[in-house]
Amino acid sequence: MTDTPETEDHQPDPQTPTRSGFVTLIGAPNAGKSTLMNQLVGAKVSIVSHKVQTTRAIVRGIAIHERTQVVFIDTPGIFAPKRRLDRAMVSSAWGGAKDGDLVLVMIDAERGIKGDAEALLDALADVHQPKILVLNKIDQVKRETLLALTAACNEKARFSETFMISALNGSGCTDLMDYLARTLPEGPWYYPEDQISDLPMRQLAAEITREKLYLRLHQELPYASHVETERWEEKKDGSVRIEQVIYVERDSQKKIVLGHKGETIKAIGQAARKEISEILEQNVHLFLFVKVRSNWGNDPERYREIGLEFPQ
Ligand SMILES: Nc1nc2c(ncn2[C@@H]2O[C@H](COP(=O)(O)OP(=O)(O)OP(=O)(O)O)[C@@H](O)[C@H]2O)c(=O)[nH]1
Repeated sequence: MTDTPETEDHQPDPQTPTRSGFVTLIGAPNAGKSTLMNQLVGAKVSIVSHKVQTTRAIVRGIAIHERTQVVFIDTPGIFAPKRRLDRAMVSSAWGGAKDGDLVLVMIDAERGIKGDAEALLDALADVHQPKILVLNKIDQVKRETLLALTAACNEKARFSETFMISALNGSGCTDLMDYLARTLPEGPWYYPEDQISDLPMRQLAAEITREKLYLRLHQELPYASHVETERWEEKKDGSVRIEQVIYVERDSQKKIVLGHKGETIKAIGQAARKEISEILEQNVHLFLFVKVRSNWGNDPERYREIGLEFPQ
């Protein structure tokens, strides 16, 4: 669960006061925010995929490092909003930034700061919390490029520190965690020691299915789908029965999700069941249903389920 596991000769000093705080991860879509959070928390709490805008709602991962509890707020990527759902995601991300003790601004070093990342850096003037710059994906970029990028970012916004990391292979992540652990304020921990996320299990299970759906259907199914857990029943034999609905907007999308003779949905269900079962450490019976609900992107009830406010 921790980034650097405590060993016999590396016990945190019980006399040292505890620290805790909220760190908001902010960045353009696909910068690697979810990958970093999973790397630091050491468990899969936010879904990751190669498609942009995977993260819709704010989810939290909790990491303990030495005597500090770091609560991560993983926000949807910041980008120029077009649809109503986009607007809700972007405003939720900025809301998250203003709630945290510290804002971690992540830039995809491979992509640089054109487009969404540049707009994001410009908008940081309105965020008054201390900000740190994290250049990610350094495994793909030359050192000279990184130095030039650091200078360009620091010209646009004021950062208290810069880190260069690879969220994927973990390089630079311990330095970042050390910094967070000593910078957050002294105080009691917000959550029990063994908790890694405050995302309700029903929602986490729906996110996992949504990830499998995206991974399987990336080209064919854009962001017109949404997964909800409708039933969660603990059985006497220790297993759990979970029923989920995959909402799509059109009949043609339903056919894609089902696949030939139901093969696609079967594969999605198997992959999701395996992962949910690993997280719960419990046998899972997962039942998936596909429903067409045209216009779900404008339905306030669906927003509440995802954990977003409905923008007027
Ligand atoms: N090479 C490399 N790829 C990375 C690194 N970090 C993340 N990625 C990849 O970048 C893609 C996006 O990562 P995510 O963690 O989903 O990005 P995100 O910022 O949470 O994306 P949204 O949820 O869309 O806002 C995935 O394919 C990751 O595997 C890294 O350090 N190096």
